[in-house]
Amino acid sequence: MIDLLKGVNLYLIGMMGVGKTTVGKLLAQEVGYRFVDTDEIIVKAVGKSINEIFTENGETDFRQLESDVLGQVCAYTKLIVATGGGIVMQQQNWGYLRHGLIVWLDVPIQIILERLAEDHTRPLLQNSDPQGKLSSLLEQRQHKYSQADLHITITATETPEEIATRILTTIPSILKKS
Ligand SMILES: Nc1ncnc2c1ncn2[C@@H]1O[C@H](COP(=O)(O)OP(=O)(O)OP(=O)(O)O)[C@@H](O)[C@H]1O
Ligand SMILES: O=C(O)C1=C[C@@H](O)[C@@H](O)[C@H](O)C1
Ligand SMILES: [Mg+2]
Repeated sequence: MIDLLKGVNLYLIGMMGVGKTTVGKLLAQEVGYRFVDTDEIIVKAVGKSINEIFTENGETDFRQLESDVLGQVCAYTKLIVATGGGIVMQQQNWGYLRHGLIVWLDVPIQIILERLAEDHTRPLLQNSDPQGKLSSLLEQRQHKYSQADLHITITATETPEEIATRILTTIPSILKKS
């Protein structure tokens, strides 16, 4: 696999809670790449949590930081990159993502809600109607996510390990197409 990829980065995109960070770490181990997470880089660089950045700096600032980080990350090779769920909304970011292979992790909203029910680290879901918020975000983003090179539809029972394996077994077919 590592020979086939020739150092090309993998970018994981998809809604919050689909498992980009979790699956990304496993992929990095399997492929022998480094793992980076744009959310984690921003948190370290700013010295605040994502919630604090949204509350104190605002989402617009966060989106600018996200683009800056992605622009820097894509200069490197041999990376598995977990991105933030909203990274697809800025056209400029697609120029960076297209440096590598883009994998969309697609999980039904009901499963995301169950996974994140006790998790308060996603600022966009800290309101009285997280289901409505997720639905409207997905509606705005779906056509962007669908521009990924690879679409992985995930079921309720599929483990992160199984998802990582499925991604790695599917990659050769998309590399042949390009
Ligand atoms: N396949 C899976 N099965 C069950 N739980 C999972 C699976 N993948 C991820 N999770 C759990 O779902 C939660 C969210 O996963 P994760 O943080 O990897 O999502 P993310 O896509 O990186 O979200 P964000 O965009 O907010 O960073 C975590 O608690 C993780 O352990
Ligand atoms: O879907 C989103 O807009 C977000 C997802 C997370 O990865 C973080 O980037 C942040 O919570 C915003
Ligand atoms: Mg993440």
